[in-house]
Amino acid sequence: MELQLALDLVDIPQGIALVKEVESYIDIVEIGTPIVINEGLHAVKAMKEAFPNLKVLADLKVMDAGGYEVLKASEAGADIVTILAVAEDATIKGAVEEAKKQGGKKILVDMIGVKNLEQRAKEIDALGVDYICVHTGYDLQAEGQSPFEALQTVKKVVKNSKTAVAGGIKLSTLAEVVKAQPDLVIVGGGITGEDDKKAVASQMQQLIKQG
Ligand SMILES: O=C(CO)[C@H](O)[C@H](O)COP(=O)(O)O
Repeated sequence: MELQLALDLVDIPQGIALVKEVESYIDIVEIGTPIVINEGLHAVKAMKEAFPNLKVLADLKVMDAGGYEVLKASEAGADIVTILAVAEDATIKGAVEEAKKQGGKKILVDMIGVKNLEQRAKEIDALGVDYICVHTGYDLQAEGQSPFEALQTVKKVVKNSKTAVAGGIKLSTLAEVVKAQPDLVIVGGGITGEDDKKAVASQMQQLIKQG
């Protein structure tokens, strides 16, 4: 099980400073969608240059032109690129093909907004993607929702891809997440919003290692 730090509400220098604090406790650093919107793929490039030993995920939430957008993110140094599950199968297939061409880049499919989770997870699992991620976005977190039940649903049907979970995970809820045995746990505000980021990330890593 791996830990991914999601950076969303920072600029490039703030993001780099934040990762410096928790570098030894995380496996993947995510350049979140708001950063990509604000700063472009330069943010991915800057993060990879600053931390060549960390995997960098570009949270592009691709909806069309899968191959082209994976190509561009790969050129900027991304190791993993996100595609939306609600995109056409052709978009997801194009992304998977390009990721392979780019020498082992990975595709994470974000299930945000999917209504029939079980059926779409089975379909996406057959498309050769690397990760299937259940995700409760900010707008549904604000309504009190969490991704924990969705994780169990997807875990039951996914046979080939790794599973990932995101959306409001905190130190206090991590044990419940770990019990469901996802391959990747994605945490944003649960680390970036804490005063002692290093201590929280360290405790998270410990829980994940024990799991
Ligand atoms: O992709 C995202 C929002 O669309 C976030 O990066 C993801 O939800 C993790 O952040 P948090 O733990 O703060 O919810």
